[in-house]
Amino acid sequence: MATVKKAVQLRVVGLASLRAVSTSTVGTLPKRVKIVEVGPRDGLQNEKNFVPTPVKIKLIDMLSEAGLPVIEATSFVSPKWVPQMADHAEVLKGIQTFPGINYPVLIPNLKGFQTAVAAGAKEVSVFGAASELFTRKNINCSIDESLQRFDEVLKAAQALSIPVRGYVSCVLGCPYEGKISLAKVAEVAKRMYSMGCYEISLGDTIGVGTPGVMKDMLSAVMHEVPVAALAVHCHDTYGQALANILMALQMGVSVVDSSVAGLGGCPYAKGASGNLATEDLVYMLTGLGIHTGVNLQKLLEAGTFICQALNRKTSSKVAQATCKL
Ligand SMILES: CC(C)(COP(=O)([O-])OP(=O)([O-])OC[C@H]1O[C@@H](n2cnc3c(N)ncnc32)[C@H](O)[C@@H]1OP(=O)([O-])[O-])[C@@H](O)C(=O)NCCC(=O)NCCSC(=O)C[C@@](C)(O)CC(=O)[O-]
Repeated sequence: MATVKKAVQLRVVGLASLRAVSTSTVGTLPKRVKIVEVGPRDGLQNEKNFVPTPVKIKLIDMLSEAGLPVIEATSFVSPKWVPQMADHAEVLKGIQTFPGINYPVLIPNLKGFQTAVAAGAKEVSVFGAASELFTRKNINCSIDESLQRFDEVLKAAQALSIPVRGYVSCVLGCPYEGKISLAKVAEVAKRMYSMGCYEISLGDTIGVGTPGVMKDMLSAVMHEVPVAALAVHCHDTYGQALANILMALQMGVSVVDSSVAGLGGCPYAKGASGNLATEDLVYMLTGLGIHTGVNLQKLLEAGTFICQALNRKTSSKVAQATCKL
């Protein structure tokens, strides 16, 4: 084990020396990017076989060791709808919490909020969408009803000084409605921001977007929500995630969601692959001279751990490349 670890370490160091750090041709970029690691939730929620709770806990602890500043730990949704997340309270109670790292959890309504807080959650995320049909399939209500539920959550959270993040799914396309109007994306984002979500994560849930569409969508949303409060959440179904993220960075976005080993997909977006692999994101950002605070070596080890536990190949190109070198 130690020899394998050392060999991978050497490969990563080798790669670092090959990497040219240059930002001269890609325009203005943020100096720092906050990575929101969603693997333990978005990555695992779609797994058919139940992932043992100790595996989930160890994955989160390894991601903390790797220096990820935000790790979405689990979700407090109905176990009938997403059985994989039924051990949410055990996961939250079992993880080591590192100073300076936030461990938000996903919640759909006040019931989820109350259960999450009782289990020790210090931050939550509500999740809406710019598509009526997706909202119906995902959380069984209309967009308006979902926003009313979130408003209740925000009021309860504000009373307890608990920060709330907001997701807007289907910003570049919907598995049920196809094209989504940019005005609708901007409207939902604005309403969630106005009710008190401190950050709005814009989700390309099925990974269909390309950089030009990302640019148009962000331009529309940035009229309503300050760019400092925006994040992007790009699934990599069509291999466009890195290009879309680069576009978002050039437009001033400095918060990016990603999933270790590229795990995941939404149970209500059939066929969608996982988020961009965090390893690949860290590699690109480091190459651009952008600070993330993440230790790529330790991140690769977390990716190897979860892929072995799931008996699955990593979707991270960086992890694949470092294994071949
Ligand atoms: C929202 C509901 C609950 C509505 O589900 P419903 O069936 O309409 O709810 P209900 O209010 O009629 O309640 C039905 C039962 O669920 C219970 N219930 C009610 N709320 C909760 C709760 N919070 N936790 C646990 N249990 C709950 C409630 O107590 C009741 O229990 P029963 O009386 O039948 O025993 C359901 O649709 C649900 O849980 N959906 C979750 C779907 C989900 O997790 N999707 C994946 C995450 S979204 C995503 O991945 C996209 C994202 C965020 O990553 C961004 C992107 O990629 O774009």
